[in-house]
Amino acid sequence: MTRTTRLSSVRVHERSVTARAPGKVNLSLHVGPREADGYHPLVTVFQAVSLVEEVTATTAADFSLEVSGPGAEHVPLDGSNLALRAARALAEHTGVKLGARLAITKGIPVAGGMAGGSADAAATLVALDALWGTALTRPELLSLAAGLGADVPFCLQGHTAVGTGRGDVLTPAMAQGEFHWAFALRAEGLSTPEVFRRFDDDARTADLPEDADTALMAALRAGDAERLGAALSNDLQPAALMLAPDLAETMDVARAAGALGVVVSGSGPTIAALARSSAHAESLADAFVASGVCASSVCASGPVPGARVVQESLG
Ligand SMILES: C[C@@](CO)(OP(=O)(O)O)[C@H](O)COP(=O)(O)OP(=O)(O)OC[C@H]1O[C@@H](n2ccc(N)nc2=O)[C@H](O)[C@@H]1O
Ligand SMILES: Nc1ncnc2c1ncn2[C@@H]1O[C@H](COP(=O)(O)OP(=O)(O)O)[C@@H](O)[C@H]1O
Repeated sequence: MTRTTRLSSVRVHERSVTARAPGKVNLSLHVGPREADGYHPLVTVFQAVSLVEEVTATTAADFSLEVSGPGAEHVPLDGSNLALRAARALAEHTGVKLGARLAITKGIPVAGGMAGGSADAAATLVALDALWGTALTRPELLSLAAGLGADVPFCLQGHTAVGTGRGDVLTPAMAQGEFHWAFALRAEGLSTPEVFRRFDDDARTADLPEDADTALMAALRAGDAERLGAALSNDLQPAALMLAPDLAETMDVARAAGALGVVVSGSGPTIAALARSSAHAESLADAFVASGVCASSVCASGPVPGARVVQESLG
């Protein structure tokens, strides 16, 4: 889409770049004790799934933002928005003196433990890197991403990866095949810091493992959904269930409908149910809605690639 706008007497050719970035589910999430900086060390296995955010960046003198799609009304439009923070971080890092109009179309549940805001930041970084022609290296982009939030590097990278540190130090994981998921979405989100606080209140001091679970990694390598289902785990799940006790019933619905594994996604409250096939994922999604335990449900598959440009209209 190329539009020409008249600004005073100067004709300015608008150029746009659209990028997409995926949401994630944590296949396993081990959380260590809170550190002095307030963060918790993690050993997690991320899988990127086919629920995506789309960000279109258009040339402009200043920064502005619009958001559409499900849950858009819950997304802040001020400087705290992760897409705007990403844009400003890239401008500062590169010395670019340009702005951009950002339009986000949400496809990932807001405050759902699936990294929707982080995907917006990742998509914004790659869209503006292309629009402004700054051509950052992958390590530079990953380092900027890590400064924006723990989940942002994974949304850039996609596929399946082990995350350590704050979850921002990534090692690609070998995985075969396609996994099918049904997600139960809750009307009200959960705050990630609040879930970590509840985890602290309740934490039994188990040591953080050095590596990701052997059984889970073997299931991924084999493309074995049944074994993967049995290996799903999340240390934040008890805290999320304390803050949102209705989630226990949602998880029971998925188990009764034959899910291979059921887990709270990240800090919740989205419930991720692993299915045997895409048709089974549809029937799990139907079971969630029919039982009335959640606001809505959606199916997705993974792994999928990380943030990438999908359309360029360079006037
Ligand atoms: C829990 C996880 C699991 O992947 O995902 P979500 O459920 O949010 O999607 C992540 O660790 C969330 O990542 P993200 O949401 O990017 O976190 P940030 O913006 O960096 O931090 C938000 C807050 O979460 C807590 N936090 C986050 C990461 C971490 N390793 N330890 C923490 O204690 C801190 O209280 C921090 O202030
Ligand atoms: N672009 C964005 N999209 C969604 N939420 C955002 C965005 N920027 C900042 N936020 C804030 O981040 C919080 C967490 O949102 P989100 O990233 O969707 O969920 P989660 O951290 O649970 O994966 C939201 O409640 C909102 O206040």
